[in-house]
Amino acid sequence: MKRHDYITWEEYFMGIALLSARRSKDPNTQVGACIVNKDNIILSTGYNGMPKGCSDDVLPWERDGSFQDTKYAYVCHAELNAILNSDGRSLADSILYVTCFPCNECAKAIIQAGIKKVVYLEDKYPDADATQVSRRLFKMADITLKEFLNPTFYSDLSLY
Ligand SMILES: O=c1[nH]c(=O)n([C@H]2C[C@H](O)[C@@H](COP(=O)(O)O)O2)cc1CO
Ligand SMILES: [Zn+2]
Repeated sequence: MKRHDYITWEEYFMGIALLSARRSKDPNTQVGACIVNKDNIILSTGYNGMPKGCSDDVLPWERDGSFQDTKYAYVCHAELNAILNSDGRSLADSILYVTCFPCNECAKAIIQAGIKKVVYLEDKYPDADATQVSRRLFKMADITLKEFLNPTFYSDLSLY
């Protein structure tokens, strides 16, 4: 008889997003993303990091200071990296699994890539302007938003 305690597709893909986040060098927030098509085939993964060829030993990881001296000026977000890492595959009608609620810049890229559903784990900055704008854009673009509700499942993969 087959086993019944296998993980669901959602647990599997969010698990891959969490594992991807473990690659991040960001000392404060590690974000991972996994893009999947309607047939449950993984199209791409990503995590937040400095652009290719731009040393993450040289660029700053600070949160505070003048813009040029903070990570915000340089870091590529996990969602954008996952979109750009898809190597020409169509992301139309795909699902994005991401460990953190997307910012407005990623929301624009998600919409333009044709992603139709976003499953997120943590809404870390719910009151931030970027989050409010994202929610507005996702609603207008008819993108389904779903909070992943069983993070304790990943106690051994936890980022927090
Ligand atoms: O959706 C996201 N995706 C993503 O990759 N990030 C990255 C950018 C930064 O490296 C880090 C956020 O850093 P902090 O929480 O210290 O402000 O997470 C941040 C967000 C949301 O803000
Ligand atoms: Zn973003």
